[in-house]
Amino acid sequence: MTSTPLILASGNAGKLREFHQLLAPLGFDVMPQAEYDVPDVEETGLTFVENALLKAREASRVSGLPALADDSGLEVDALHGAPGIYSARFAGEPKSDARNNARLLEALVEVPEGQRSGRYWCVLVYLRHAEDPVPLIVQRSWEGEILAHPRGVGGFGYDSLFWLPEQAMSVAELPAEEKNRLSHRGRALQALVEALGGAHEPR
Ligand SMILES: O=c1nc[nH]c2c1ncn2[C@H]1C[C@H](O)[C@@H](COP(=O)(O)OP(=O)(O)OP(=O)(O)O)O1
Ligand SMILES: [Mg+2]
Repeated sequence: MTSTPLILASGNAGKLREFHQLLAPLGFDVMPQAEYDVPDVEETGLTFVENALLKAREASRVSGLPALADDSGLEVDALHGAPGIYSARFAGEPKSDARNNARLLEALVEVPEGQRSGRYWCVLVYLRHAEDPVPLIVQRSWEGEILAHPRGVGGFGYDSLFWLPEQAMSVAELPAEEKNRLSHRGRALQALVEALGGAHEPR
């Protein structure tokens, strides 16, 4: 069986690792957009969906291949939904997980345990080609609480501050396979692959 190559429209090493772990066993021939010199697009949308569409469209346009983009972020209730679509740039440019985490802790310093609920969102967009008028779109969330101090060294982004009450661990303490099974991204991708059903041929 020859699988259609698929461009992953992301420059985030943590996401790319998770996509690879999830898609390689399913026989997808996945390539990071850097292999096609796809530039990072400006994420000018006001929603995860819009930003994911911008990223997928650019990657597909430059590579001439089907593309999958992920726009994701953290929504914190005590911060009225911030950092949301601005999660990657929460502490300004250049993007830095360490500075984003420091800014999050700072913003929540007065917020007591029990009022630190939030969730990760992941929106996936799959385009068969750059002008695909029927993008396949899936969104999933993952509930948790924001810790007052980091725990664990796995994952990426805000994972060392994201507490899972049911697992009694931070995401950064969770084994990678467990994160992929439970996460916003892992579950969105499972749904997307089901929706694809192998029938999405490029045209
Ligand atoms: O599982 C996750 N574990 C921890 N943090 C996460 C996760 N999922 C998203 N996040 C955070 C990281 C980043 O601060 C933002 C995504 O921003 P987002 O624009 O989608 O990604 P990005 O700019 O890092 O790479 P790219 O746009 O090239 O895919 O949300
Ligand atoms: Mg981004």
